[in-house]
This record gives sequence, C-alpha cells and structure tokens, in this order.
Amino acid sequence: MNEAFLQRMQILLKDDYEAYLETLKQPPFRGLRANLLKIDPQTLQQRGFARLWPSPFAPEGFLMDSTLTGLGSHIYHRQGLFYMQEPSASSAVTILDPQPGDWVLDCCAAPGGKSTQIAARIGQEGFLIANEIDGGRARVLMSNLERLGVSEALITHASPEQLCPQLSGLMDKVLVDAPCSGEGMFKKEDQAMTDWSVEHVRACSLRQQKILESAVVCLKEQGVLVYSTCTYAPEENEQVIDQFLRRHPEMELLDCGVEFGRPGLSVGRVDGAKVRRIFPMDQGEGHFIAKLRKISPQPQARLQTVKSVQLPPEVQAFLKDQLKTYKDLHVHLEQNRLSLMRHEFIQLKKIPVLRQGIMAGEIVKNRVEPHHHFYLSALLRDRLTKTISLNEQELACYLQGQPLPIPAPRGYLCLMYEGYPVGFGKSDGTVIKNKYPKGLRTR
Ligand SMILES: C[S@@+](CC[C@H](N)C(=O)[O-])C[C@H]1O[C@@H](n2cnc3c(N)ncnc32)[C@H](O)[C@@H]1O
Repeated sequence: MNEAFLQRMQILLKDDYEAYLETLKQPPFRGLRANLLKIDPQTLQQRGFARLWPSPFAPEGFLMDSTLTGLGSHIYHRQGLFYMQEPSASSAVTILDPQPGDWVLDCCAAPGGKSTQIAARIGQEGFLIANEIDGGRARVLMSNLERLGVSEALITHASPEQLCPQLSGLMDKVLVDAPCSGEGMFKKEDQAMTDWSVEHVRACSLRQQKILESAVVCLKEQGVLVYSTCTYAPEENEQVIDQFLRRHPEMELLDCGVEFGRPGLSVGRVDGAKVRRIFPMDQGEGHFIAKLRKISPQPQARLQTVKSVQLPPEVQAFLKDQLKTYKDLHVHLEQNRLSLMRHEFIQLKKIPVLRQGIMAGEIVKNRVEPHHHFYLSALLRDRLTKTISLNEQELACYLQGQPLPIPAPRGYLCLMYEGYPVGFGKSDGTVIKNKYPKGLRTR
C-alpha cells in the first residue's frame, strides 16, 4: 500500500487507524440489491440461491459471502432480479430517497448500480435520465438497465456541461456520483491504487467541482442533490461541498438523516454531523455522501416531446399479437426502431441518446423483429400474451442458444423460468427457434 496514502489515512482516522489497517487484511465486502421493479427483497432471499444478510445501507440490499463466485451468470441475475453492488454503494440512493413519480438525473451513471436502484424506487410513474460521458461504459449502463427491465428512462452519452442546460429546473432529484480517486476501491481494483497520488486527488477534486457546477441547474426549487464518492480524501469530499456552498447560496446542506456509517469532517460551511462517511469498519468498502437542497427558484427549460405518428400496420399487428394492451403507452419509431414507454418521448438537442424507453424491436422486411428488452421489461411482463415456462433442462439448452423442441403456438413467445422472463424465441409450431442474445449465451 502507498505510504503517502497511509499517512493521510492515519491523520484522517486517528484512533480508528489501526482498525482500518486490520480491515485491509480482510476480503472486500460484497453485496447485492433486489430489483424492486421485479421482486421484493424477502422473496428474493427466500429463493435461497445465496446466503444473504440484510444490508445496513438500503432496505433492498444484502451483504453476501465474499467468497461466493458465479452469481453474475446465475439465472436470477440474467432475469434481472438482482444487481451485484458493493454494499456501501447503495447508501447514496437511500439518502437521495427518490419517490414514486420523481424525475431524477443521474449525472455519472455507468455501470448503473445507482441508476438501477433509482429506477426501481421511482417506479413506472417516475422518469430517470441516466447520463454517462464514456461511450463504452454508457453501453454497459444500457445493458444493465435493460436486464433490470427499466422502461421509464432516457440514457444519454454526454458531458454534464452539454446535457444539463437543457434540463434546467426540471429535476426533483439529482445524483452526482462523481469520478474519484477510488480509495475505497483499493482492495477491488489494483488500477485505483496504481493511479493514486496527491496530484490525482487534486485533479479529481477540480473535476468534481466542475460536474457539480453543471448539475445544480437541473434542480427545481426544493429539489435535492446528492453528491457521493467512493474515496476518503477530504479534498474530494467535504472540501468540494464547502467550495460548492460558497459559490451557491441558493443551496443548503441537509442532514443525511441515516444511522449507518459515521459523521464526516466539519470544514468551512460543511457541518460534519450532516454529511456521512462509510469506512470498511462500517460494513462497506467506503463512501462519502452529502445531501443538499435548492432553496430558490430556478428557471425551467422547456422540454420538447416527440409527436405521435400513425403506426404502420406491421407495428400495430405486432403489438396486438404480443401485448394484452398497449393503448396507454407511447410508441416511438425512429429509423425502423420501435420503442415503448409510459412517458412521452423527449427530444434533446445535439445530445447523443443511447436509448429511451423499452427497445421493443426493429422493422425488418415489413414485420417487427422483437428485441430482448421487450421481454425483460418490468412494465410489459404482465401484458405479454404468449409465454411458455421452461423446466431446468430446457432452460440450460435455451441459455446455450439451442433450439427447443417444444410444441407451442406459432410466432414469437416469451420464455419464462420460475415465473420471470428469461428471453424469447420464435415457434413454428413444433420447435422454438432460439432468440437469446448471442453475447449472453453460456458455452
Ligand atoms: C463512480 S463512477 C459512477 C458509478 C455509478 N454511479 C454506479 O453506481 O454504477 C463515475 C463515472 O463518472 C464518469 N466520468 C468521468 N469523468 C467524468 C466527467 N468529467 N463528467 C461526468 N462524468 C464523468 C466515469 O466514466 C464513471 O462512469
């Protein structure tokens, strides 16, 4: 471990430093979160696929055995029933406390741990804008939101400076889970430790202030912003918030209002009792969280929505065939790609959009070829007209990409396991052609 880092930790932790050194000998804490869009935490735990203990950081979270392997390819993971997440990482959304119906911006969203947690809390009535600046990471974010069945979301790939002016005054909640020096990730990621230096900490601090500067305009009056990092450095935590409060008298620091973790440092305008820190002595690898509220009015941007158009007959036929009802949904067609959601589709100016709503399918040769997201979405699960339940053996064949010799009505079908969709196939009456995405198949 880097000596300069350890010296700083000794100054920061004082009497708790020895306890911190002890935690470095232990494996990292691991956890998972039930996806409330699909399953409640008790039902997930009762399925008995892993030994789970309730997490102190979120009611939908669990701690699990740190030696457990292979959960990422478990069928419940594939079905989007849970998301694996370092336990303390769920604390920021607990403190943000998104409510059903809220509009939430997650400024630095990939790979989607917090976005998927927010989406589940705000439900189908709320709307999430999940933004990620890095293209490769944005695609991982999209696949996680797809697996967890999120429909009411817009996934953008932009810098906060580009995106935020278009969302001025529209958000009930904003999360800035900022890129940081990752001191809480040292046990998990060698790269974070290799990259560490005091200069890097300072560079991170400047970048964090810049992101906050962009993000704050998105909040409406009384809107709540949560700033979080997975690092311990005061320069990236209390000092960032102190600087921010000096520049923004329209923002007030709120008490995080939770029992887990411990108070932070009092620095300038930051009352340490109001912010929260989590160290490995607190059952998580490390997080800092500050909660702020906007107390003055904010001019609102006008969001442009996409006008509804008459749907081509093949789209109508597909939706009628596959769904019990879709009249309450908004349908959007762009370059032959069909998307669905409860909210109206939004049009941003010059912001790359990876996905909005459910990617339902694509028009190919006058018919709709459905997409995996259509069958995994939580919104459509109870509306699907054609479903078939697989047994364990059939499931194993399906995940390998094999055709299934099961008699079934002709056409596209959702394949289920233990009551939840796994994916889809196309039946000719006697055999179901496998449509499980090639990249997800087992070998
Ligand atoms: C701590 S991670 C986010 C983790 C995510 N919230 C989650 O829970 O899964 C920070 C993210 O910020 C992104 N990032 C890096 N530089 C950025 C910048 N200048 N502005 C906005 N985001 C940035 C990184 O690509 C990274 O995905």
